[in-house]
Amino acid sequence: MAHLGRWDHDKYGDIYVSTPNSVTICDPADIRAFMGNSAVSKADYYRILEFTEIENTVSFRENEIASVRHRQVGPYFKPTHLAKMEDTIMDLGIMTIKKKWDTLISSSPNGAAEVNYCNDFVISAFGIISTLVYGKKVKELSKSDAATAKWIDMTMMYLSVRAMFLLLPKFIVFLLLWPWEHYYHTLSNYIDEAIDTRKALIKKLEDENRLNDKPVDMLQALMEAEDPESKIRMTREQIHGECMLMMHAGSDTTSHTIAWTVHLLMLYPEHYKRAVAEVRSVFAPDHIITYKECRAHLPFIEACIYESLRLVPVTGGLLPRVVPKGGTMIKGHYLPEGTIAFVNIAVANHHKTFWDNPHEYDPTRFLHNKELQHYILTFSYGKRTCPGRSLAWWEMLTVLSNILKDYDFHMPKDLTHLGPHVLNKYGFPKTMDFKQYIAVKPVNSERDCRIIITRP
Ligand code: HEM
Repeated sequence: MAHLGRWDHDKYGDIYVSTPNSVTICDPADIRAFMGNSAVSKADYYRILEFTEIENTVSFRENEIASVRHRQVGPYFKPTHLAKMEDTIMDLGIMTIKKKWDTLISSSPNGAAEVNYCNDFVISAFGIISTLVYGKKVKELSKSDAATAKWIDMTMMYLSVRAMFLLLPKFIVFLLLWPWEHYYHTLSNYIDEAIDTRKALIKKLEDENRLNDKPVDMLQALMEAEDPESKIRMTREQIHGECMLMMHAGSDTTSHTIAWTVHLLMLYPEHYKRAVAEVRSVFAPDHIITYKECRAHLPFIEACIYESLRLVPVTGGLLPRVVPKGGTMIKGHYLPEGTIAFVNIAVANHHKTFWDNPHEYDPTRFLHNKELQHYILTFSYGKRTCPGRSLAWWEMLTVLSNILKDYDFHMPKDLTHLGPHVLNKYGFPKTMDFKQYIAVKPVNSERDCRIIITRP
């Protein structure tokens, strides 16, 4: 959520009062103990993620109700179900990127092309999730790749700005948001249409006794999702809300993690070389590496992603939770029931009691100790952990491993303010500046996320 005060830890320590009724907690051990308590609930701040004023998976404050939704949608996020959507994930993910990059290289006189990898990852991740959610490609919403990237950015911006001003009177919020309003409404209307079209299709298949031909995607999953315990299904409004949520929760988070990984590999050439050597030693050029193959053969590339999830957690704001009945003790301080505890993921992922050289990008730490993977808090922890993490991993691994295999990357010569020799205050390569709108993303992606690609 908010990233204000993210680094106050340096000044105030592992637990500090943020406002009269709230504290921020930063020690990973405290966070795991606190979030692991199933009575801890989400704070009212999450209302801002209710797109149509209807609660959804992320905004439920009560864990009991959230559990029903997790049981309804959970099975559809399992790798076994995702495997049925593999064609869409691969076509709109790595294949879309490869097609674009190969065309650019083959039409270039010197076999080199400059691309903006951040935009390309955003478009492909959005392409995947929107196709899974709408049941059809969404690219037609804008005329060019740059326009699609802008359109996605604008809808995210709408939500973040709306979030900041939600407590103001409605007409003021409307005035503040009108520049972004139509981006958001295009998306919302598109979802309404998609639900109607899908309902009509299912009716037709039913009439023709061909229900086996029904599509396998997120929209279908949400329409069919049923809690095995209560047998409750979602209403149309709830399905709409979940579709909006999936688009936002599952798009920028995944694409920006891949972008941060490429950026970090450019800043740490020794890790870049090792990742490239690993993938090229196992797979032939232009073989499309599947998710299963990535998991079986590419431990270093996997470690590179874990390390960027740790070092630059895309969701690294403060997650607001409510202290349950009876209160709780943290670091010898008693927090009474109802206190808001902001969970500081970014600081926990850098905490020196747990991570050696926390400010260094060092994927090898996960090769030496696999257990460490479970201590990264970027997908959250406890009952309300991210249900979309397997889908995210599917996209991140297949995109990253295939591009590292099939293209050589070179930083553009004019990108002199970033590079292995431009150091931050900790003595490690300085990363590009970032801002946080839902995900942590570059402030100046048009300038900083350019890269020259060639074929090896
Ligand atoms: C690298 C990619 C991703 C990261 C780092 C990430 C991270 C997170 C985090 C930290 C939360 C907890 C938020 C909070 O409590 O305030 C969360 C929740 C959630 N995420 Fe993800 N996520 C990613 C990808 C996805 C994808 C691909 C989807 C689905 C398409 C998804 C769907 C959700 C949903 C529905 C929740 C709400 C769970 C609940 O509150 O019970 N996420 N995610």
